[in-house]
Amino acid sequence: MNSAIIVAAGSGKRMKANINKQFLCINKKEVLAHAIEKFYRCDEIDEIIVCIRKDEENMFRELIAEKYGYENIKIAYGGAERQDTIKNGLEKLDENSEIVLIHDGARPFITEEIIKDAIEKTKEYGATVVGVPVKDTIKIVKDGVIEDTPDRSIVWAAQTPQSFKRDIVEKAYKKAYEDGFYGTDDAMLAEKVGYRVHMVMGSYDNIKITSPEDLGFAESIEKRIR
Ligand SMILES: Nc1ccn([C@@H]2O[C@H](COP(=O)(O)OP(=O)(O)OP(=O)(O)O)[C@@H](O)[C@H]2O)c(=O)n1
Ligand SMILES: C[C@](O)(CO)[C@H](O)COP(=O)(O)O
Repeated sequence: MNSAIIVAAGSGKRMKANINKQFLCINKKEVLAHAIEKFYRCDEIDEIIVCIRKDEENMFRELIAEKYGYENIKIAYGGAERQDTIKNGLEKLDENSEIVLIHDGARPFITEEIIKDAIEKTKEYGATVVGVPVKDTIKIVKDGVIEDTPDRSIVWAAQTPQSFKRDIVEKAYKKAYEDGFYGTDDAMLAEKVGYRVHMVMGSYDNIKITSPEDLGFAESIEKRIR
């Protein structure tokens, strides 16, 4: 059984909007609805858990779940950090869940093809991250001064979904909480306990809606791919 945990319990501070960014629209459809749709339609996904803020549960049910007819979606509540939210989502997994895909609700343009590729490679390797090779030259900067320029040919930008065999993600999360470790993505937790995490080719369209200008980019991506 394959489960998707879609996290949408952030506060969207960088978006500076008067509602949580997941409920903002990209060409008349909410960011979160775009994201959920891709997993809901995928015949290889058996369970969807959406993590939302408790005070946004009614808004989620009315504006997303009921409006688009997404049935059998489980809800988990958000935590203080993204990682805490995912911990709550993991606790809701079905007992038969074997592969767990963790996806940002703020990434509306994941595709069914990439989801299926991630599932296949996770079955083979145990832990995978969707991402893309960076196009810019990356600088390591301290106090405004470049300290290093990593070899671009080995630098990738991590996206989501980040997918794991269930025992791997559960062990990685358990260890992170024992150590008081917080990572900026899920793979870091698995890397820290020694798992080899494989990259899966993502898409440059799979952007995260983070700041106001992203909405404009998103509208043009949506028009191009719809
Ligand atoms: N406590 C949190 C923090 C983040 N997220 C989710 O993690 C994803 C990536 O996080 P980010 O883009 O940083 O979202 P926010 O934390 O909402 O944004 P900001 O940092 O600007 O407040 C988003 O789908 C967000 O809803 C979450 O579920 N719970
Ligand atoms: C998980 C992630 O989307 C991979 O790029 C990213 O690390 C989330 O980071 P944020 O600080 O919550 O934006």
